[in-house]
Amino acid sequence: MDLLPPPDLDGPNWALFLDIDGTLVEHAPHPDAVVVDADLRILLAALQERFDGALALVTGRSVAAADRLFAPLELRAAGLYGLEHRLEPGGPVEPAKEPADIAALADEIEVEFAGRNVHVERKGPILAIHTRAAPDLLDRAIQLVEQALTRLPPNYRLLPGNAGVELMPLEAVKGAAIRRFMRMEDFRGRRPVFLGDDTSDETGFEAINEADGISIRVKPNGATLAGHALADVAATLEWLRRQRR
Ligand SMILES: O=P(O)(O)OC[C@H]1O[C@H](O[C@H]2O[C@H](CO)[C@@H](O)[C@H](O)[C@H]2O)[C@H](O)[C@@H](O)[C@@H]1O
Ligand SMILES: [Mg+2]
Repeated sequence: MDLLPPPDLDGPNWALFLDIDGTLVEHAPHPDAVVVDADLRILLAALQERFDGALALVTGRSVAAADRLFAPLELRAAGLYGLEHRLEPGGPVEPAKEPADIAALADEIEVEFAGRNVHVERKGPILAIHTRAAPDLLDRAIQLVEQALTRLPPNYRLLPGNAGVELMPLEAVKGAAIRRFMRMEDFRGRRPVFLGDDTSDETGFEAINEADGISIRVKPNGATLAGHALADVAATLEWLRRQRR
């Protein structure tokens, strides 16, 4: 079934949750190659004001990595799929616990892919293997991560993502992060809206649907729990600009 675009958000009583990569910014061959322009920073600052502060990034990146993208903004954020949080704009970041030492696994995987355009991103308790610049190596990356999983505590899982694969603790779940924000004073009583583009965003859509909110999948390419869709990053930014009023 083709999903319709989301309606415009009338009135102030909304809480906005935003994924970053593939939603607010186009994908790039390397995580550090993503470009954020001044217009996007201005848009996010305006949306934060428009929704009385009830806005948060909900991302697989660390909060520090999100901050680097959007500096000088320090938005409310759930980083590492909800393992770390900044609950107040400009406030301190609650760090993630590190349930396992994955440095040795990261070293081994890096050696295997040395010189082959695969990026191993170390994110504390999460390890991401990016094969966007070497798509033919995705299967091998998944194989290595499956093997690595057998050497980790049982609370680790594998998440196939957008041109890569990640190894992460089970409690790294975007839906839980959204529910946590929705219990905070600035968010409580509002209708939540979440925009995301990837499998890891599906638990976010679930949380939004439970709360009678608006769930929006960007660039849908298969089954999704989202109730609405936007074609791509450009359509997403255009829709967000309209909500600034
Ligand atoms: O939850 P998100 O905000 O969408 O973050 C998901 C992951 O995004 C980044 O990786 C992805 O984007 C990169 C830049 O476009 C791309 O090179 C890579 O192939 C994508 O997987 C980020 O590096 C990860 O840490 C996030 O988990
Ligand atoms: Mg994304």
